[in-house]
Amino acid sequence: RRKNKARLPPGPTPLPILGNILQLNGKEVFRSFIKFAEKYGPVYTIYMGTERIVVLSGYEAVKTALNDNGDVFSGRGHMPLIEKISAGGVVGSNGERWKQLRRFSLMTLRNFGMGKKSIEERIQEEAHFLTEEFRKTNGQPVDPTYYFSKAVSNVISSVVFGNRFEYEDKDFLRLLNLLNETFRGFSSVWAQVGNFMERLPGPHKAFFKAIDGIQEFIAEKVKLHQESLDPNSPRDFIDCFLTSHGYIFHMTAIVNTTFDMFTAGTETVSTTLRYGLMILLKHPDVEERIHREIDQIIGRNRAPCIEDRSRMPYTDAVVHEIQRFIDLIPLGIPHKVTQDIEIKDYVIPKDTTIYPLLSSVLQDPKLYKYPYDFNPGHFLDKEGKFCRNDAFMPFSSGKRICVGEGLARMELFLFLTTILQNFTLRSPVDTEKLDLTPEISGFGNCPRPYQLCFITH
Ligand code: HEM
Repeated sequence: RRKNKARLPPGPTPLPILGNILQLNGKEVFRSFIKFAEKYGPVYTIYMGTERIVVLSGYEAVKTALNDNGDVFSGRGHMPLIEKISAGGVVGSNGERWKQLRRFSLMTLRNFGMGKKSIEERIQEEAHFLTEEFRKTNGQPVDPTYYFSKAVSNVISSVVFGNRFEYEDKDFLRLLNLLNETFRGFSSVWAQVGNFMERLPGPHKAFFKAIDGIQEFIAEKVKLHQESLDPNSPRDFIDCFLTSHGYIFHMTAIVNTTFDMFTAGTETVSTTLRYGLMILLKHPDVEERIHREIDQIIGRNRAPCIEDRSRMPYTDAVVHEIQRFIDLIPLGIPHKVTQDIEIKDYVIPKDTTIYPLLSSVLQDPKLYKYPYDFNPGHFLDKEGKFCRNDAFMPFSSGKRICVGEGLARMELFLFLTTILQNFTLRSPVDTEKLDLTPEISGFGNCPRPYQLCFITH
């Protein structure tokens, strides 16, 4: 043991019980992590309380771990909030349970809609409803937050519950409030120092209540599905779960995996869209070029479809650059190593929690020319063709890569192009005043509140 300890990656000296927590800037935790990397190198050790964590910083370190040693780094690390909310679901599970739930979730998302309505059609339908809502605003300034949450969570609702909700539905609005509360709770610094939090008073109490509320909502839906289930004709994700066999597919797993899809799939995409439009307000030249590409490739007479993406390199590059620039989940979700492993002359002992700092990959100066600027050119070659970048990891990488990546990318492209096919964006305030730095930056980066006008063209 002593020999292994001697070969742990270096790091700041921890205090007893508190570890290095006092050295973290509560407002922007990932910046503190990046500072540590400047001092201790791309692989270093810190202590959150008494828990040892190995942090991976920069493309090279994250790729070596998550891609080149994928199996060993595929464990889900200790994160008190995840344990509270996804004990038996896909995000928080390990070992055989995780493998089965992940395979199930990917397959159901991929196959869903075969013979029925495809996921693409569901998104197109929702994008249509969304533009109708925006049209009703008559060019007056609105905060887009709830418009996007409603539309995006309706896509997931339609997959997991089999139906979308009307935008005024009271149950739906309650669910959305709870989801928003959850993401904000996740984004606060409480999420990082959560080891002690359940026992302390503080803002996280509302957060735990919100989680219980969502779980009750889903449990109720599962009950209704059970009562009307036809095993020969599954209608949605929940039905597929109910008709799956094996010890893994029990009630808690259904509720928690459905919960995972909802929480992981709603605020992520809707926050990206909300942040994305704010960026476009600040960069009208970029919006103008997307309008031109839409006019050229799609026109005004039909809905955008996913096939258009490969013929619209500029728009595709903008969507990528929005995701890179906003850096939605800067710290990634904790992993753990499933066995002792040697990396860069260090030994990381089995079960150590790993933080793959996605932020440090998305802003790696070795792979992006202007890491801190918004510049769609990061994903375009000299001829204006789309070019991929291996350091594009907003969905993480390796065996735990986001289950909803395909769905999320489809949604971002279809919602954005449908909105810009119908409207020009205007800011009611001087765009100099729009501040693109996040309002909250912890687990997630949340944009500052803003308003915009949707002008019909
Ligand atoms: C812009 C949108 C999204 C972003 C940026 C995003 C990002 C991420 C990230 C960084 C992870 C952690 C991967 C890791 O452990 O290393 C993750 C996991 C996950 N995401 Fe997403 N996500 C998005 C949308 C979605 C959607 C739409 C769904 C639902 C269908 C979803 C479902 C999941 C699930 C189930 C996991 C856990 C995977 C596992 O533990 O094996 N995500 N996502």
